[in-house]
Amino acid sequence: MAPVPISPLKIGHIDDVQELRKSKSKIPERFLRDITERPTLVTPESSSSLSDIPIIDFSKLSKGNKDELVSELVRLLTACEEWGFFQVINHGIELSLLDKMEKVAKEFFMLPFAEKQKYPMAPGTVQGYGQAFVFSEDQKLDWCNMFALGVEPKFMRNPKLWPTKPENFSETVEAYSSEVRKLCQSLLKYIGMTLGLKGDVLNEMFGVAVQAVRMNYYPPCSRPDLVLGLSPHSDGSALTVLQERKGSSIGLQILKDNRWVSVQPIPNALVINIGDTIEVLTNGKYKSVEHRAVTHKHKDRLSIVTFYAPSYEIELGPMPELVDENNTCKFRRYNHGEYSKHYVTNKLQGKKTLEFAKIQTNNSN
Ligand SMILES: COC(=O)C(/C=C/C1=C(C)CCCC1(C)C)=C/O[C@H]1C=C(C)C(=O)O1
Ligand SMILES: O=C(O)CCC(=O)C(=O)O
Ligand SMILES: [Fe+2]
Repeated sequence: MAPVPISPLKIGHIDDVQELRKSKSKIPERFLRDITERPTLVTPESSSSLSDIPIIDFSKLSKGNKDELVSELVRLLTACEEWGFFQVINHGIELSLLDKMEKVAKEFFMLPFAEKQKYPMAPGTVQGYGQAFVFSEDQKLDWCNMFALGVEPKFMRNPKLWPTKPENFSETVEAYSSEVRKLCQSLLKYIGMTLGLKGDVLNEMFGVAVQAVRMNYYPPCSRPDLVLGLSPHSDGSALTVLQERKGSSIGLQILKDNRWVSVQPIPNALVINIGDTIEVLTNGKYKSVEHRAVTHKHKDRLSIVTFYAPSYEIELGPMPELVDENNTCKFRRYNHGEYSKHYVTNKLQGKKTLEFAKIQTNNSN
């Protein structure tokens, strides 16, 4: 067997949260958040903190008549400009495929710990089973087990990390990712239309897009008021597509007007969010919105998240069409591969990662 490379990172022991839950032991200190970071939870009394993010009917974009297309594009523009998050209904992906994806993801997390450990996420990397974005011993941990895989282009795949169990896992991820890829390409085309861009500029600019899938499993937690399921962050992708397993607890929260509000997923819909790349390309017209996940005392939660981003070779910056004297250039040009490296080598910390590309001005926000 090849020697395991020794990581220079000192990240300490990372407990597996499903195993912690099984052993009914006290929540380790590393999961307990400082008072300023603790979540606000949705209770029946505080349902006003539930947010109705915009709903986009994809069939009106793809198959609607001219009036339907125009009115849905206006809704899409508002969703991107004011929310950075929306839910897509009638997305055209077979519901049986979504169910299959949920099934294999849940079955993977339910495997014995020893089986899942055959696909370890090495410290400082983001693929495999474990906890990503941990870089030091004193960093707080998330109440989440992750399993992440690079999917496209094929060079992103590490075959040793694609599990043999459950049966059909790999072919399901393949089929699912191919459908989600088409949806992302269509959404990018319509987003381009909301920006008044001629032709399919965004897809053409992206080259062979990078695509990764991450399954996040949040077991119930005895003290959901003291831990976070996933630390606040914006996604480094262009678009992110999130599917939630039916019957999951509410968990996704977005930062809207400086308040954390919970997203109530619609069954069979997909939640889409704008990532850092679109914020840069649109010179901040469409912003990547900070989000996090919270846990539940009695219910578990599973989310399946696809990150869709430009090829690593692509140089990008604000599109000239979106820069003028009233909207001066907010980001420098950079290589997406470099941004990706920067993103995965820093802890999740709100929108801090995007500072990589920001042109600092006295009044920049
Ligand atoms: C919270 O965001 C992420 O975890 C994330 C990670 C994506 C990746 C994998 C799970 C495995 C393969 C590498 C890759 C970095 C794509 C977000 O993805 C974004 C961030 C950047 C940058 C990007 O290109 O996609
Ligand atoms: O599980 C969720 O709701 C959030 C997941 C997420 O934001 C991510 O994986 O980047
Ligand atoms: Fe995210």
